[in-house]
Amino acid sequence: MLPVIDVAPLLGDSPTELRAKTCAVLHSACLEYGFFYLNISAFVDASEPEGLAALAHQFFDLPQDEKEKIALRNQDGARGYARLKENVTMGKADNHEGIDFYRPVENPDKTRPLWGENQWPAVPGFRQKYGIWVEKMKRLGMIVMRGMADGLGMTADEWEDLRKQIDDSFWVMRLIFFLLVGYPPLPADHDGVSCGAHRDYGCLTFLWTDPTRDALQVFMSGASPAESDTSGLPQEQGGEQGVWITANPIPGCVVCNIGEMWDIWTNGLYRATLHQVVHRSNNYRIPFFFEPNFDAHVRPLDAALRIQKKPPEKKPVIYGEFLMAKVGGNFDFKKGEGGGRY
Ligand SMILES: O=C(O)CCC(=O)C(=O)O
Ligand SMILES: [Fe+2]
Repeated sequence: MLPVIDVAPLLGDSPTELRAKTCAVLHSACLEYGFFYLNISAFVDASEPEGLAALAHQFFDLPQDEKEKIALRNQDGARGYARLKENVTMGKADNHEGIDFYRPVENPDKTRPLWGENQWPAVPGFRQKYGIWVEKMKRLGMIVMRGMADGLGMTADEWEDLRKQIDDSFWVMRLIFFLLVGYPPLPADHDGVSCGAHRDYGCLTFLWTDPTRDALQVFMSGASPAESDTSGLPQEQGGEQGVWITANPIPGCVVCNIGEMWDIWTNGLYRATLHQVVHRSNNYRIPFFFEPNFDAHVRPLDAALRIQKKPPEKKPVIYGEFLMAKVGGNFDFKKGEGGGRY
């Protein structure tokens, strides 16, 4: 079971003992799992994301030609609506629909990768409510990043330098609707995996889902089956030993995981963890990706090097260049690992 961390002590500015404890727990969760539950009850009311799912339901319920009005192809291929089975993973059509939104850009140009405009459903209240969610998730991103900085023992100046790399996040919000019609129950092998094993690219992912269980699986490398709830899941990823554990939704919590930028910042101390999603039943999922600024120069942090007592090994990247290399050349960007999936 992944750790559950309450965000409440991080919300105030004062350096209390409880805050320090929370930062230490964040640090060990990132060292050990790269994944944790974040209880955000003190930050947002549970009715808010439930309202988002209801709006999503209104949109996905519309006739297909209505939904196609905001199709990916109208824009830069990344922003907008992907219809059912538009994507293919491991030779099987994905059984989900979705809408992707990215940070708006200055001088949008839909012929440039990722540089188009967001396309909002015409469902009343949709844009406003999701807009509020984006703002809240951006604030949450800064709050958690600040806590992680403290957990790493960063100085005020070091935090300031990191803050400047993330204060204009090139965020992404994805809305996923899995529809399970006429699918057989999932056999205990890889069949049915709807979003193949991958690591997230950026900084922090905050995943809200409806209460549907047994969808998200997280790979614990090195874990022996006795240590984990394996629920009959496949036990190998590539040649690496480990187990897939299931991260079921917990009321009041989002699932939070770190992306590959943290791998670079911490010089490999924190590792972005493999995860995948499996079809089980109809399901709304809203991952929010809190990412570095597009022009952020991401390089190993002194605080991490102090802990490791070793020189920097990870190659610095400009976040936007890294992102373009991953998704820019491939607008069918949800094809599993190596396929340019976000
Ligand atoms: O829906 C989920 O559980 C996670 C989706 C995901 O991993 C992703 O979009 O990167
Ligand atoms: Fe992911």
